[in-house]
Parts: sequence; structure tokens; C-alpha cells
Amino acid sequence: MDNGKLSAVRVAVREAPFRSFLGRQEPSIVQFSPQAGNSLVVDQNDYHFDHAFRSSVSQEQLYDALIQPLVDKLFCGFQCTAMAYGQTGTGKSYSMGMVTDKEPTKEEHLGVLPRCLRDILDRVAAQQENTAERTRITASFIEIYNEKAFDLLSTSPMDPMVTSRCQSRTCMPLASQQDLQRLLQLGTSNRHVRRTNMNAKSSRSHAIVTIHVWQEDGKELARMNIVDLAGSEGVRRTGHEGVARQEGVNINLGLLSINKVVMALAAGHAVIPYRDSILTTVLQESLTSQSYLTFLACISPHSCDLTETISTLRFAKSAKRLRLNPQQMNMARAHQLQLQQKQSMAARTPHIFRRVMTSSTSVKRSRPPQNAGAGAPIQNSSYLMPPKAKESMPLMQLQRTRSEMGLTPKAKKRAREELQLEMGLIAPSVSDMSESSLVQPQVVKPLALPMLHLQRTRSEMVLTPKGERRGQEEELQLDATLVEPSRINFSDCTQEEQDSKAMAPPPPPDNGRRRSRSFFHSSVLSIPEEPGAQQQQPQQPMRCLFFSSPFSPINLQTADSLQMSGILPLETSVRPQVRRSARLNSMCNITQPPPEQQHQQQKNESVLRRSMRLAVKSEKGVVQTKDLLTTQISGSVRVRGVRSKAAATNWMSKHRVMFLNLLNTAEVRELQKLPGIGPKTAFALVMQRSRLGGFQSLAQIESLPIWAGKKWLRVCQANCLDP
Ligand SMILES: Nc1ncnc2c1ncn2[C@@H]1O[C@H](COP(=O)(O)OP(=O)(O)OP(=O)(O)O)[C@@H](O)[C@H]1O
Repeated sequence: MDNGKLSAVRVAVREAPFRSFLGRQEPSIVQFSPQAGNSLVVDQNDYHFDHAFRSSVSQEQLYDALIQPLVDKLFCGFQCTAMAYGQTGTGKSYSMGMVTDKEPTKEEHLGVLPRCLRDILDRVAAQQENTAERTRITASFIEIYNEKAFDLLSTSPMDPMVTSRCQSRTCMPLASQQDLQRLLQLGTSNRHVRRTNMNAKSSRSHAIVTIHVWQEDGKELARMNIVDLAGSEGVRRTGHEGVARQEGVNINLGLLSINKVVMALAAGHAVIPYRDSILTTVLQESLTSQSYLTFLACISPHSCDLTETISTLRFAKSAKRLRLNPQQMNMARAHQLQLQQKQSMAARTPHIFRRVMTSSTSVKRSRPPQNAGAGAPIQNSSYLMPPKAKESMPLMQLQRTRSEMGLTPKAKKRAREELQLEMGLIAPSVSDMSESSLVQPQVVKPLALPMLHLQRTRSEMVLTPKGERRGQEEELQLDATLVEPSRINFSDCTQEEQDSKAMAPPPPPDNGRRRSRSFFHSSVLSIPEEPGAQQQQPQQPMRCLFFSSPFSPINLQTADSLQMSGILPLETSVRPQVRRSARLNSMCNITQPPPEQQHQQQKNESVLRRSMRLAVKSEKGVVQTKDLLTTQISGSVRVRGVRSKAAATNWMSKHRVMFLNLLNTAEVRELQKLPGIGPKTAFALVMQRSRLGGFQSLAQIESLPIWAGKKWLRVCQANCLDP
């Protein structure tokens, strides 16, 4: 069966016969086009639908043209809904086959429901002849009356249903037409019906009969909803007062809400008002992307009903604009499961994003693996991230890149520092000490670096040449400061000495020059340093016991690095948090690593230093090395030419995929953290995603009607995407 041929939303109009009790025969206000069977003119307005049925159309013709294709879809595993809408007394219940008389209904008057069931039972019988598969058919019948849902097949049909979407309904097995007749009789006897000026047996409630097709193993293969909406009516025209009037008001409320939902969906609005009424809440599943939807708009030929007829046609017209993307129920379940898995994964990681995006100081570290002895070099720095965070690396990288965009230069620098910290490029800051006492010395993990480098390259693509130069300079300075890490030892000091060292008063202003836009202004690297102390320290090699590592950020600058970077020592101002962290950490009783580990650390240090030197020389053109490791370690060396273009293209395609994945999986609160996406847009995206059953491409997202003006362009720019 070709799934593509049948439009997901089909709209048909059926003209009702003249109401005999009105006692007049007048020309119909509806003119049908003699050529096309799908156009009509009412009040000089043209309307085009999938089908336009005259009053003379038979029930069978209507069924064959409109509903039979739905039954085909039902057996392909799709959820299908047929809904009759229109003014009271225009034949909705008649068309849908929801009326039961004491005498058996004549064959020609059988409506959609009995025909549909007959079709389904015939197919099931044919299927069972050919295969060993056993398929079960059941049906439920609920009504929505006065904004309350009632299970008409339950033992207490007068008690309103509790669950908002009426998921738990009484189902009756259907094996024959007699079963259906019993079901309809039971249901309609419990349904609210009243005599009105317009209809002797006017339905005062919206009725939904759902036929479920079950597989042998108890899985639901598909379902068909047959919806007979109560008729729209002018309260004055029905001549009702009291309870009946209130019924009319509630009927109109439900119809108005369904109207609003359809219009909002058709217009691609961000917020779909499903919750406006119980009717739309119950029908929510059928009015989203999951279902094949068929509307039958029933209209009156009488001129006195012109207003209602035009209103019904307007509704049908807006329904025609709906674009749905039905999914097979089993596939939808699999997709739903997949989505749930992804969402739960994403839900575990926002704390990581938040830290990278909003933290201006430190990145917390997790405990290293148990087998890593104190002070032992850890070959894989990825342990810095919690295991759950490692699962979601692509998302994190996306967020990081994103976090760099749209930030102030200072915040961007901090983000980069944090990124480097996570990648194990630099040692933890003093402000991390309270938590980082458990962190072991690290070796730069080369494999973790290409992404970082590409992210930088990308992030610089949107910078001005000046900004780019400044970024490079700053990175170079950062790299240079990393080359020569030195040590400090608080362990040999008493508490007072430690405090006095840490809280030394700032020197006079002429003691050093402060860089106004330096990395060192962030708490990660804003480490006080006395020029004199630099010479004294090497005499007695000291080790930062808080990290059991020589890569202490306490004193990262040396004469060499200063020479390279051109950075003068910072004045010895000490930030309060540094002092506090130092005090706290000095209280921790951490033992000094054994000599062999110290030796290993020194070796690591020298390897890092050499790599950095090479990288810096390469930047200056002294060493034309293609050593990727060197290039990556420098962080500031730009790969130019063809290779850089290819890398950028590669990066962009990966980035686009990651971005699309994120939009397909993230929840509203995660989406709204993305640059350029606010809470409303995030909500709109999630609604559209649920409507469409997931986004296929960024182009599809771009075409959504939720982007006003150049909003999408701005989102792309803010997220490093090619628009
Ligand atoms: N196409 C038709 N052919 C024959 N009889 C029809 C047709 N359409 C409607 N009727 C008759 O008109 C009467 C009203 O129809 P019906 O109850 O289906 O209207 P309705 O739109 O469901 O009204 P309400 O919204 O008030 O329930 C019924 O007696 C029905 O048999």
C-alpha cells in the first residue's frame, strides 16, 4: 500500500437534505461545480476541498470515497480519525452512523461506523485465513458533555472520567455487526440527547467511538476514532433555557476550542490551545502529527442557516491547511522510546552545560579512578568529567562552542579556560582547591584536542580581524603561561604563615603593570605573584600539595614564559576566594607523592614544556612542523589553507548534525539555554517537533512559521551555523 498517496488531512463537505419540517422548498444556498467534484460556491465564495458531496450522495459513496482509504491506513498501523463537524441537524450523526433506532437500520442508511467495522472485520477474517496471526478488535465509546468526559460503556456511565485524556476506557470486543449494534445501543442510551427546535434528537454531547486493532501479543496495532461532534448552534435559535442553554454554551465552547486548535495548528502557531476544553484535551493525540485525519463538514442548504454554513466552511478551510506527518503506531512507539532515552540522557547533562555556560570561575572535578594512586599520572584526562557527562560529549561540545558565541570577550576567555581545564590542558585553579584536592596530576590528552582546536577556529570565524588577532594573542599568552608551571608549597608552613602568604597585602601600584584585558583577571588564573619570589622558589622545589601536582596554577609564570608572552608579573593582590580556598585546602591533610611519582610528574612537565615551546616557535614560523600534536597543544596555532577549509567544512557538517540532534531531543528548558533561543521559541520548537514527529533537517526547522523576521538567521549566527 502506498502510504504517500493519501493526504494526511482530508476535508470533505456534505450538504444535508432540506429539513422537511421547515415546510418550504427553496433553492439551496450551496452551488456545486458541475466539473469538479470538490468545489462549491456559497454566498459567492469559492471553496475547494478534497470532496464536495451533494445532498443526494449515498452513505456508501461517502464511505467509499472518504473513509475506506482510512481503513487501508489503519491496517498499515496508522492512527486514523474521522470527525464530523457542523451545524445542528445537518446529518453528522447520520453520516457517522451513530444513530440507533429500534428497527434495524436499512442498508442504504448505514453510516460510517458500521461500514467501517464491517470492512475491518472482513479484512481481519481474510488475514486470518492466510496467516496464523490472530487480530482482535475492540471498541470504546465516550462522550464529552458539559465539559466532562463520560465512559458510556462503563458500569457507571454517569460518573465523569477522572484521567484528563481519558486513557482508561471500557472496551468491548467487536466480532460482528451485532456486537457493534449492542455497543451503540448501550452507548447511545447513555448519551445525552435532547429535542431542539432544529433537531428532534439532537446530540447534546461530543461522542468518540474508538476502534482498536490488537495484535495477538496484546500490542495495539492501530486505532480508528470516529468522532461525532455536537452541532454548533445559536443558543437563541434552539430556544433553550436553563440546563439546555448551558449545554449549548458548552457545546459551542468545545467546538470553538477545536476550531482554535485547528487554526493554530494550520497557522503553525507556537502554542496550541489543547487545554482550552476537555474535547481538545481528549482529541489532542488525533490533532497532532500522529494521525490521519478526515473532516466531514456538514452544511445546511437553507438560507436561514447561511451564517452557520459559512462558519462551518471556514473551519473546513482552515482544517485543509493542516499539515500532519502521520507515523505508524509501532514506529511511533519506537521513536517515542528512542526520544525518551535521549531526553533522559540530555536531562542528566544540563548541570555540565550550565557549568560551562554560566560558570565564570571554576569547573568542578570528579574523583579520579580508584586505581589511580595518589600522585600517579593519569594518562586519560577524561576522568575529569563525570561518567554520565562523557556519554554526552557531542552535546557538551556543542554547548561549549555555543557558550563562546554571543559572550563578552571576557566571558569568552573564561569559557575557553574552562574548556581547557576540562580537556586537561591546564591545572585546576586555586578556586577549585576545595574540591580539587582529589584531582591527580594530568597529562594532556592529545586525542581530546582536535575538537577544541576546531571549535576555536570556528569561533574565530565570526570575529573581526582585530578581535581575531586579539584572541590569538591572548591564547598565545595563555599558552605561554602554561609552559612553565612552577610550584608552591603551603604544607611546610603553619596556618598563620599560609594565611599571611596567601593574604599578603597588595604591593604599591608601580610594582607591576596590570593587564586590563587579561586572562589573569578571571579567578582561574588571577594568581598573585611576587617577582622576587620567582627566583627564590626554584632553590627549594615546592610542590602544590592540593593537587599533588607540579602543575599548580598558583604560580604559572616564569621568566621564560614572560619573555615569550611579553606579560609582566601581576601585582600581588590576592582575591578573597583564593585566600579562602587556600585556607580550606591547606587544612586538608594530603600526603606528598612519593619520589618516583614526583619524578614522573617532572617528566610530564618537561614533555609539556617542550611541546609548548615547539608550538610557540611554529606560530612564529621558526619551526614548520606538521606535527598535529604540537599544533593542537599550542591551541593558538591556526591551520590555514586547504586543510583548514576541509576541517572547517567537516566541523560544520558535524556541528549541524549535533545541533539538529539537540533540537530533536532536548526539552524546553534545555533548548532555551541555546543562544538566540528564548523560552517562547524553545516551547514553539518542542510543539512543532511533536507535531511533525521530529525534525528531518535544519532546512525544515528554518521553514517553520515560528521564526519572525531574521530570527532564524540570528539563531544560526549565535550557534555558529551556516544559515
Ligand atoms: N443525508 C441524509 N439523508 C437522509 N436523512 C438525513 C441526512 N442527513 C440527515 N438526515 C436526517 O436528519 C436528521 C438529523 O440528523 P442528525 O441527527 O444526524 O443531525 P446532527 O447533525 O447529528 O444533529 P445534532 O448536532 O443536533 O445531533 C436525522 O433524522 C437524520 O436521519
